[in-house]
Amino acid sequence: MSMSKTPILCVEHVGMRFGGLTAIADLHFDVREGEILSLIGPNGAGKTTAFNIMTGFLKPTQGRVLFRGRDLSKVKTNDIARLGLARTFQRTSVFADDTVLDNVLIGLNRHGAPSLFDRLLPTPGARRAEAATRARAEAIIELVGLAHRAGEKAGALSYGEQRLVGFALALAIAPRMLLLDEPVSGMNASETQGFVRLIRKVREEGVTILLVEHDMPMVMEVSDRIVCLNYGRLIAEGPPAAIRSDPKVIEAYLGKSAAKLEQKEPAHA
Ligand SMILES: Nc1ncnc2c1ncn2[C@@H]1O[C@H](COP(=O)(O)OP(=O)(O)OP(=O)(O)O)[C@@H](O)[C@H]1O
Repeated sequence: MSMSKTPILCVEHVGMRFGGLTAIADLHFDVREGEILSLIGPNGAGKTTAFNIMTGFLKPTQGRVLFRGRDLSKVKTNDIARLGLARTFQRTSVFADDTVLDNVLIGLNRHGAPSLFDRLLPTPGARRAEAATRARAEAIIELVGLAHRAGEKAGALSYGEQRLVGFALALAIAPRMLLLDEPVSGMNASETQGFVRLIRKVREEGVTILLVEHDMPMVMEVSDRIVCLNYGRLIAEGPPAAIRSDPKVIEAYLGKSAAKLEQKEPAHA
């Protein structure tokens, strides 16, 4: 696989304090265009805080995050999606009473919404645009593997399937980069396997992926690179093999989930 060295997102000496507590200190690394990078670390290491800063949701108290050269703390929330940065949520964020198809249509229409005029007086052009939007929604649903569920209310789906709808909503903005918050938590083994294949497919389309995830076998399998945090600091950065055997990483996880980290068998084919 050819991966560019060009950074798409640069975390530049980021620090985050909450009152007297330092949640993140001098965090500095790049995410390269087209890679799958995972952020790991024991509970309380600062992953969620870092994730929220990298999505522009939180403004750091030190340093900055550049996405495609733009300082995220200076970009309005709505414009962040327009720049091509999408995120998913740990808790599902689907519209339970709408069908899977309608959920994705809502997602598509939120960005590049038809004008009021188009909706009141649909011209042939507007009708064609609507058909194209529908075709895109169907393609996204197909991609995430929910074509057979497209007509069902999202609330009737299993938890794992609802998370796929959330993923489809993130894809609807045609992102250049996706940040995934514990994407496989609550998924069963076969759903997790399916999800690994899915994010690889999305990456093949050129989308850069960053995930925060606790499922170590999944992280080790899917990541090109891993950044490990402990007590808000970066303690190791590198490919899975190097991270797995890094003494600092092993020590950080000791007494927490060292067993999980050392689990050797590839859980996902
Ligand atoms: N809004 C906040 N106000 C005060 N302290 C916070 C806030 N958010 C996070 N913290 C603290 O910052 C530290 C890092 O928390 P964070 O949630 O980022 O870690 P994490 O690695 O995501 O943990 P977990 O794996 O348990 O989700 C913790 O000590 C936490 O209590």
